[in-house]
Amino acid sequence: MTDPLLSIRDFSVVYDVDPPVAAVKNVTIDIERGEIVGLAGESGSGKTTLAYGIQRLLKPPAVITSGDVVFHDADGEDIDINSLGVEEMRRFRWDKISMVFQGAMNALNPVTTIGAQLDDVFLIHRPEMNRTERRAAVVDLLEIVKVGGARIRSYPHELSGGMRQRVMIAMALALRPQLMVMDEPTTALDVLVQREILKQISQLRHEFGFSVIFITHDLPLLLEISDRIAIMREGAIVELATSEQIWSDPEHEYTRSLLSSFPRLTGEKGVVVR
Ligand SMILES: Nc1ncnc2c1ncn2[C@@H]1O[C@H](COP(=O)(O)OP(=O)(O)OP(=O)(O)O)[C@@H](O)[C@H]1O
Repeated sequence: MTDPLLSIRDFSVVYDVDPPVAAVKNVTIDIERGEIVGLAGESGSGKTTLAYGIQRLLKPPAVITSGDVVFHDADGEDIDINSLGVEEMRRFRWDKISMVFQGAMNALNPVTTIGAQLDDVFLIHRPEMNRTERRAAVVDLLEIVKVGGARIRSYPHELSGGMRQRVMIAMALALRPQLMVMDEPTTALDVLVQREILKQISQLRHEFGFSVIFITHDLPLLLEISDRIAIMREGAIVELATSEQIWSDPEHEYTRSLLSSFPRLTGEKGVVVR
């Protein structure tokens, strides 16, 4: 049985430059509630444009030339993302969808404690919470992402890269979104730290039930963490299947060549337990 959170239909984006670039071409995909969908494909295949486009985060010269994006809210309402105004969209993005960017850990303010930065999220978006409630929520978040509540007064430079990235994940989790879009969230980290963070993202989505769109060049890593993988080429999804299928029985010639470009994939699968 399917229970889609996000239905993307015939979605296309063109960069209106000379000559125009058709960056995303007629993409149709449902993101199920609670699943991790990986977007794979070589540089320039349209992964980022698709992930940003469905949240209407693209700026000119990008033009959405076709498509519908419908968000099936947990409260039962269907929201047509294209019909939202700028202000509605901003609120929607914080409440329902959150993003973890590549190198996000460097986006923390160096002169403010991580506790204060997390507190700000609640201060701005949950004005009904008092100081005590906010503090409890911040400690809770730091525990959830395994940074630990005791770090509430730490400054970003006092934390490792992996810890800072966990703080960014805590920030993305703060308002309990239903969808998290992660764009190369662990690329800058060493492999062991990456693994731990991925394992945790996978566990958290079971615990909180959010869906994840995960973008990376790293196909082996995507195979470990994703339930399904969409292989993109020149703006189109050429294959969409479970990780197991992509790994053991890829259908498309391009998927096969992508897999063969990762020597790591000749060994055993990794350790992330989905
Ligand atoms: N601002 C822009 N103006 C013109 N063309 C653009 C712009 N941004 C992206 N493109 C083009 O759109 C296509 C898709 O790019 P996109 O960044 O979405 O791919 P990607 O798969 O995310 O690549 P990467 O993995 O390198 O981020 C590419 O051909 C790129 O050159």
